[in-house]
Amino acid sequence: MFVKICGLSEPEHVEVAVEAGADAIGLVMTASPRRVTPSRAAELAALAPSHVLTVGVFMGEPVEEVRQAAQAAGVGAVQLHGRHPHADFTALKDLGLTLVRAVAADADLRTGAFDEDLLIVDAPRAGAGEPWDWTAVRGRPSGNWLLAGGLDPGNVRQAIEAARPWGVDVSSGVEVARGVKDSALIRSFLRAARS
Ligand SMILES: O=C(O)c1ccccc1N[C@@H]1O[C@H](COP(=O)(O)O)[C@@H](O)[C@H]1O
Repeated sequence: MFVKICGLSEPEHVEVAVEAGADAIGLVMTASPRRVTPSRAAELAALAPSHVLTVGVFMGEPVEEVRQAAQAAGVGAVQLHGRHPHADFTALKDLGLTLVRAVAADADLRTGAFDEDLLIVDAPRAGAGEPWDWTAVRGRPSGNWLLAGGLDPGNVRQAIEAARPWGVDVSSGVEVARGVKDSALIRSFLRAARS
């Protein structure tokens, strides 16, 4: 089970996520209480070993802005969240980074349909910690895809059984307050997702 811990903004939490076995960490560079600047994202990304994918998360920014921020941060992947057109993914191909398309369940759920490498199927409201009907996507996405939206250490097993994803992605469910991550919750989430 591939696990991405998203919305990290403190070095301590990057270290905990890595040590607990996260496959990817997300650094939010769009409007959010979890937002980090490209230079802060670069500091955090530098703490992750090469086997951990560092993902810059964007939503609605013009592609040139995404390109500059991703390069300044030195991330290994770009996540375009929401209704980005296919052309945005095409325009970023030459960066040579892993491209991640994050959408709600009413979108095209074929991984690679927009030339992305990885698909995330999320709740309608991104990063809000709202559980949704995970059974609705079971068997629908093709290829490698992550389930997101309202996951936490207490429900991630049930969500995996409901949707059968290749991986999971969490932000709010490992926080003690909006935008404030918690080391114990990060560890519990990873344990539960892999149990
Ligand atoms: O985390 C955010 O604040 C965020 C903002 C804008 C776009 C995406 C964002 N995060 C993504 O939301 C899901 C996790 O949501 P949840 O909080 O666990 O319900 C994940 O894909 C994040 O990358």
